[in-house]
Amino acid sequence: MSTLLDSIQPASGGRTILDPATGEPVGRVAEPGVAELDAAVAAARAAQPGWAVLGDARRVELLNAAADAIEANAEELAVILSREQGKPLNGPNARFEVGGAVAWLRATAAVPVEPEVIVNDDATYAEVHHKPLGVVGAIGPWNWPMMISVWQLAPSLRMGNTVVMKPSEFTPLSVLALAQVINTALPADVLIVVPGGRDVGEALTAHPGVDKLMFTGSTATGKAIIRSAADSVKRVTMELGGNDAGIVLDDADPAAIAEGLFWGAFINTGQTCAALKRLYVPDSLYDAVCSELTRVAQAMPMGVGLSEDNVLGPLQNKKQYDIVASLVQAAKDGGGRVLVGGDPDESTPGYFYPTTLVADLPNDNPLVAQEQFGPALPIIRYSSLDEAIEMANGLDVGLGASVWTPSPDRAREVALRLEAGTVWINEHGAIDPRVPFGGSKQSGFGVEFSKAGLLECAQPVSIKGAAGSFTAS
Ligand SMILES: NC(=O)C1=CN([C@@H]2O[C@H](COP(=O)(O)OP(=O)(O)OC[C@H]3O[C@@H](n4cnc5c(N)ncnc54)[C@H](O)[C@@H]3O)[C@@H](O)[C@H]2O)C=CC1
Ligand SMILES: O=C(O)/C=C/C=C(\O)C(=O)O
Repeated sequence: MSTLLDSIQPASGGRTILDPATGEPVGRVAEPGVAELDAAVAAARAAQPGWAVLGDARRVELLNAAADAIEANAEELAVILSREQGKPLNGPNARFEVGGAVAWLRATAAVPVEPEVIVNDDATYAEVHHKPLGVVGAIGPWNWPMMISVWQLAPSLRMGNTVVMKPSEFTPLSVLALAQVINTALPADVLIVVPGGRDVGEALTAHPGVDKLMFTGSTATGKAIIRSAADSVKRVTMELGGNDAGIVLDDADPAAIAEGLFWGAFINTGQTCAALKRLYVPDSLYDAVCSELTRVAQAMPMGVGLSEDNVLGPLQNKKQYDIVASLVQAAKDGGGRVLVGGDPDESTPGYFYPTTLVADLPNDNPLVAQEQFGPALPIIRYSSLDEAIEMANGLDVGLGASVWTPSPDRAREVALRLEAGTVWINEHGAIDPRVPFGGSKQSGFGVEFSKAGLLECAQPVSIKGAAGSFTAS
């Protein structure tokens, strides 16, 4: 039994978390309520001035020390994550996610955030300082629980805030274990995790002791959180759902792009907000792209996460399994041609839904128009590039998108016509801590990563004097 897992479980009682691949127990989680949340916010508020006064250089050292601590416990963390979330250890999955948590902490620590200085021709001078906001409330999802926790806590802490985090009720052990390790490097109460349900989440969003909210999850929940935050004008960063389109241009090489397309869509078994969820292919390449993608999909093993052979896992929970199954059924009912998958084996344990590719769907089929968040990719035919761009832009969400072509000029031209926060070229979902990441339209607002992401966790304070009265020291 994992010692880290032991250390985060209550001495007795609690809710048992089951492995989505096997149905076996992974561990137990305490379920604090609103009273414990209040205590956590009070403790984080009390710790905040001391954390801020340490100064940026010391906070950078401690974030790097937290990254080292994760690295030293990486395999144990990956096993907890794999068993609770379902994602395999191997491939771009559990070990990759733990590695991402380390990389994002280090990258966040490395961003320069000195005060900005503005010197004007009329002898006026100003400085812009970035002060902590106070306590950040972070609410996360179940798909990338460790990575997304770091996306929320690292910029918040770097800018001198303390953090109260409520993980998804589906994956609390992963976040508690990660925080337990990170906290070995941090002062007490700088990062507090309160596992709990929606009631705890709602209380966090309405809490008068919380200054800013960071949320990653569904658009519907994001809207509820924005409404709740409005009462006290809390700052909010919203990373919400998407339904990312990819457009293959007619000069692409289907064999060369097939593996990139596959992982763009099926990373984490499709349970990724910025995964490729609709693929638009020109008539001239349609059959070749369908057959190359089918070839790659058939070669990717799916199964229990702790087996090193597997690179795809189950859906994380029954609700998500049912969503994917009903959308694939709608695709079949709507005349879709299933190229591979689409027929789950209900006799095996676990929420396994096979890797599924569906061709010949109209653009308004539910599998195309709704976020499937699972291993089912619709491939839609187009006859003109204008038509493809219109279909890609036709939804009210716009997180990511991608363009697949060997021509950089054509790629840029199409990318600039797409409505999305990030447009990838010849890859999809390859996030980078140095590049701002955020949604357009109902995929959210605010950005994460890079200096732009750090500044979302700070209050800019401009100091400006009358001409000649305030100058550089
Ligand atoms: N953008 C992304 O990365 C993710 C998107 N999703 C999408 O969301 C759908 C539903 O998944 P869920 O886990 O149910 O996501 P959700 O958005 O309902 O839950 C995410 C988090 O918000 C909390 N929460 C729920 N209602 C709340 C409220 N009113 N106030 C404060 N906190 C609240 C939950 O406890 C959880 O921690 C999926 O089918 C998928 O389409 C799910 C996970 C991640
Ligand atoms: O590709 C990754 O490393 C992780 C991506 C996670 C998301 O885009 C997400 O689901 O928020």
